[in-house]
Amino acid sequence: MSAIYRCVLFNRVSKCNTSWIQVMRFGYNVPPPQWITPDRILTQGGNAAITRTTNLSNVTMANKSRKRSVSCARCLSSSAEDAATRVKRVSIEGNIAVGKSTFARLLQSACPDWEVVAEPVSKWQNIDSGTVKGTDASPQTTVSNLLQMMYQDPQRWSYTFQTFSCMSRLRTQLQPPPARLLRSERTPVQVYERSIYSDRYIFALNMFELGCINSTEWAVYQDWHSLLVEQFGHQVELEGIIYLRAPPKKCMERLGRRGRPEEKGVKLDYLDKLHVQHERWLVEKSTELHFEKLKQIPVLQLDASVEFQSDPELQEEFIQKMKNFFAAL
Ligand SMILES: Nc1ncnc2c1ncn2[C@@H]1O[C@H](COP(=O)(O)OP(=O)(O)OP(=O)(O)O)[C@@H](O)[C@H]1O
Ligand SMILES: Nc1nc(=O)c2ncn([C@H]3C[C@H](O)[C@@H](CO)O3)c2[nH]1
Repeated sequence: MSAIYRCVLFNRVSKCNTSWIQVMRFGYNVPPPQWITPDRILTQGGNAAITRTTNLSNVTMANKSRKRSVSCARCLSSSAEDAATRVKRVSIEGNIAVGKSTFARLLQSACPDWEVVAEPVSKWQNIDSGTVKGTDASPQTTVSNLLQMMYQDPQRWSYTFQTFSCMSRLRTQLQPPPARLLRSERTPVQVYERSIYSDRYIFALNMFELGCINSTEWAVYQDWHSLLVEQFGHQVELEGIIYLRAPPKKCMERLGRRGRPEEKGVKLDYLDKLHVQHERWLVEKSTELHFEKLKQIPVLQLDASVEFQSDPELQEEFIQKMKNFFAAL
């Protein structure tokens, strides 16, 4: 089946009335919708997209889209180039409970025109797994907590967990940046809490080494992970990584203090192993990576063992380090 493309004009986002266009491709084996600006349509296979649009019965709509996208593309000045390509993306990496969300909140309040993209933990805790008949014959929705299932029976659920965590991370991070970010005079920055890379090179790898993912599952995981990165990697490409580093004992303390019910059974030994994976990937650089660009990404290490929450001076110091890091990217 040939892919059919449709352009949908979305929101005016920049001063020169650049419109974001969602290109939706319908058919088999085609990637999900992408958000791109009109000039990218015109320069990156956009002609094909527009030509194919005429396959739709609603030719009028297609023509309108075309006229508007062409005129928008013309009005783009070089300074207001494709806003999406101007976005700098960094991920915050680090052990469980090291303080990534806390640090991300600090960044968000210090730099309101940055966007923090949180880890989709609540999605892992609430998977709608269908409807069953209730006792009074009324349908009831059942919800699975995959995070809990993974911690309770890692042998059984780790592979399933890694498929869902990776997919949900990618889906969340592929969301178009908010308009306020694109309107910003300064370079728009998106800060991801973890990435599709830590999914593979920290957690999935660790589960494989622990024997919770068997060699067949590991081969399958790596196969589709590489495909996803090849297909979508450029849309979530990282310019930098911030590594929040703390001794596993400190993370254990914080994990206990936070008291997330699913993590009740987490042992220090597990955090030790995750710490080693982080060190191999981000400090020693001895993890075997499969993506050239990933090998080149600069890493900023921050000492997350310090208690910065009630110390404005320390907070300022952290933020300044972040800003300097960004400026150099
Ligand atoms: N620098 C810090 N000093 C003291 N306590 C901290 C610090 N950073 C985080 N905490 C506390 O540690 C706990 C875990 O922090 P947080 O939820 O930010 O970790 P996280 O790295 O995002 O966790 P996860 O790996 O589960 O996503 C929270 O109770 C938080 O208040
Ligand atoms: N197995 C596994 N794979 C992942 O990719 C992954 N990412 C996060 N987590 C766990 C850590 C926290 O408990 C909780 C929130 O970060 O979820 C993961 N666990």
